[in-house]
Amino acid sequence: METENLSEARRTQSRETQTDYRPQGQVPRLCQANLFTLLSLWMERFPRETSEDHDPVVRPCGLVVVRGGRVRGLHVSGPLLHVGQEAVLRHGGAGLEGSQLYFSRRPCSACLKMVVNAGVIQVFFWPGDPEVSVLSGRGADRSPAPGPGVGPSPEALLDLGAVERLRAGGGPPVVVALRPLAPGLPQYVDLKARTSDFMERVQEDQPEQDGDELFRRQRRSHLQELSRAFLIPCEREHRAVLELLGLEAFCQDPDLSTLRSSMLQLVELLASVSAGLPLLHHGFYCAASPRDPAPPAWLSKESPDVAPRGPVPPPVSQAVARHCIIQATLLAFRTEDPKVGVGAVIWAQAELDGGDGTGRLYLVGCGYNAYPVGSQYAQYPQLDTKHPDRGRTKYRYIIHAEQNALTFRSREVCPGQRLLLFVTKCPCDECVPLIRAAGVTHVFTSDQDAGKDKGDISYLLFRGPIGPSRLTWQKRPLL
Ligand SMILES: O=c1ccn([C@H]2C[C@H](O)[C@@H](COP(=O)(O)OP(=O)(O)OP(=O)(O)O)O2)c(=O)[nH]1
Repeated sequence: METENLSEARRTQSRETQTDYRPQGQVPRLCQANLFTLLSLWMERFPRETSEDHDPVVRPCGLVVVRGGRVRGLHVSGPLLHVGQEAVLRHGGAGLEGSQLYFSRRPCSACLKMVVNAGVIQVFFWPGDPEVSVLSGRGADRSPAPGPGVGPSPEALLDLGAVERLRAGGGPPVVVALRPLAPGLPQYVDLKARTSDFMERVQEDQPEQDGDELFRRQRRSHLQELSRAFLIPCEREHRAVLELLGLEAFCQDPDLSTLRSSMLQLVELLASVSAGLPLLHHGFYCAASPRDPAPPAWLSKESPDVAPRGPVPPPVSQAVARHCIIQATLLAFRTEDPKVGVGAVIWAQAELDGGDGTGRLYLVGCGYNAYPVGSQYAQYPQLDTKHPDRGRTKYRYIIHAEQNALTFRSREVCPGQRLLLFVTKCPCDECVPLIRAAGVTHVFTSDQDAGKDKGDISYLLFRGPIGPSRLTWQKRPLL
């Protein structure tokens, strides 16, 4: 019965994703809680660059630190540290005080005691298998109900008890944050991922390839992989896990079905976004792209501080670059621009590996395009270049994704460190000087609009001598 429900949900979803969905009016947005939850799940999937021995009972875990509604940290557990320990180490008590944490699993006691002690005000978690797994102790048949010999390991039971005591001890609420998605959002995300500049480039370079079919195949395989990590296929088994986590309120229908369908929807959304960047023959490369427009005449004289042209080794692997641009893509779904979402994430590269799952990288800031902080809905013009009255267009009011990422950065960068910007749309002429002055050394982006001058917004400078190395999404160059 359960499997039938799930397969029916999937069939319905894949039918929906095949329709010619077109958004009407204002585009649907991700709410904050779902964005942070998605980022935490995605952080758990941060590519592992080294093979590590890991304890089969302790599962990798992603974490998003939020303060004042802004992302202050993106973390994942690593070979040395659990993710909560990592956050306390990086932000310190003062940095975590008053913040909200979004974990991709219910944190173990080692994490929880440290973050509670640091003064966080809320801990949100994904209601699947917790960080100290209650499922990995089961036999190969993954028997549904806990029973002699097939229940959680003694380690997991001890941890469950300790977490319950910490939860009951008067600290911050430790709760589930999922919200139903805005109507039309799954279809909108699917459409955006399938028709993104990244997918367009793949189709342009491989015209023999059926783009829709490639997208569907990719989506299916990402969905399988993500479902294995984050969902519990058997309803009975999920109920048993929720009971063990003290989430009895979710154990009866309709709450259980609602919870399970919200979880499935978010995982599907992640699968769609992920399918929009197939690494198969593409990646982020410095090599000049055939679509590169010639720089404007007044920029064509090379200045002495121009970064070297031509192929230079990228500072991170393609898998990591793809991971970070997907973070930016998720942020873009919270845009306040009625038409186009842009997301930006800035990571710095330290000299030494910090012992967590992101290795030498640490988050500096992230953002999406939106009206100035504190503005009311429709307070400012929302029209685009197609409107003849320039006084009624949005361009003088919207803060760009890169501008928000730089304004609300959570860390300063040590001089000499690499600063990597991942942005879903080619930076415009208003942002390029800012990016350069902020010391960004590498920009990973798409070619969307590169070389265009649309009047109130133009994209001419990015291809000129801006300083940072430009890595755009293109076919792997032949070496
Ligand atoms: O570096 C950039 C460039 C643009 N934007 C945002 C600002 C604005 O919200 C939107 C502008 O998008 P676009 O250039 O596509 O203009 P449009 O008028 O919305 O669309 P069209 O391409 O139809 O002219 O993108 C950024 O966040 N960062």
